[in-house]
Amino acid sequence: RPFTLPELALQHGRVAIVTGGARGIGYETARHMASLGAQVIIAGQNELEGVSAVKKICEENREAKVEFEQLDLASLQSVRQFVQTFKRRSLPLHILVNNAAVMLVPEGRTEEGFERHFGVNYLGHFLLTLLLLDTLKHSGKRGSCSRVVTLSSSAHGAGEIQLDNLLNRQCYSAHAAYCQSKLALLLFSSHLQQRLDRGGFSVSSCAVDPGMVDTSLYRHLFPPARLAQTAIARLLFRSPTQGASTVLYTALSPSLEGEGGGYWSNGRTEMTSPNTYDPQLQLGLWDSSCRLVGLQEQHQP
Ligand SMILES: NC(=O)c1ccc[n+]([C@@H]2O[C@H](COP(=O)([O-])OP(=O)(O)OC[C@H]3O[C@@H](n4cnc5c(N)ncnc54)[C@H](O)[C@@H]3O)[C@@H](O)[C@H]2O)c1
Repeated sequence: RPFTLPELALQHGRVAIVTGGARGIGYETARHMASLGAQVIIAGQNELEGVSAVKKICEENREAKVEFEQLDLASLQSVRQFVQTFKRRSLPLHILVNNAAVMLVPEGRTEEGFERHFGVNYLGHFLLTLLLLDTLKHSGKRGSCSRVVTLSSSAHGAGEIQLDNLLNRQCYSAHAAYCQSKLALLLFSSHLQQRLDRGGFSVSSCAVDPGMVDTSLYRHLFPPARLAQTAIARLLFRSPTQGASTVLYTALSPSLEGEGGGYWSNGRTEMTSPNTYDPQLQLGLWDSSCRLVGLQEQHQP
């Protein structure tokens, strides 16, 4: 039975960024946050889709404070540009939802030459979060932490990360690449929380599995599987609104104050695959990621 989101308090004065908030789970997350009065920035690579999402939300709620800002996670340059534009506005940042993703896309590279799942789903969000971390730290307070919510998936369980072979370019498997990116996000989310704890910062980080949700994420399935998925999804998958409920809960619920580090699914914490708890793997991935995106020490908590 899908988790039912409890009624949440109004969010006036709070600022949220939702990557990939123009459709699917991200859209429902952005829409709900805006309905509670938060100022929401939908960050995405598709301007047409983003502007139309903003229009739809504003038609539904004239008071909504929602806008679109260009962010292509397949380009680290675009991530840096997005952060620069955001910081020029001197806004606080209370909630960052690392939601955007691609799944099962044909073999391809991001602007800097990374495999697309790894680059878009993981490395882009890694850089985005670390560049926004100082703003998140300044915006959080004791008893009201800023929150980073990162969308992972049960697919992380089939993921593998070999630190000495992170950018493996042989034998491309779209499935393995997606699972690897979702595992990387989980390792990142958990290690980030440990660093935030050590530094005593008022920011928390958790990961969410939204469950099987009927969205266009599945559009790259090969045609027969796509046909079957479409039929099954209507019966068994969650709606995007249901998919967004745990994301909203972890981002906004006061009952989770100070409870960072978990992996949330259907409104409660769950265990993850054994390798996600490996401190060496977490640290190794963190250090390698810093090198890959060219981050210096000062950006690390
Ligand atoms: N749908 C599911 O069954 C399911 C299951 C587990 C986890 N998830 C996770 O939930 C999250 C949301 O997925 P969804 O189902 O809503 O998918 P979706 O395809 O509907 O939405 C994905 C969003 O990511 C954006 N995006 C893609 N490439 C981008 C890029 N280069 N730069 C910026 N934005 C980009 C898209 O524009 C879109 O807005 C993803 O992280 C996904 O892995 C979904």
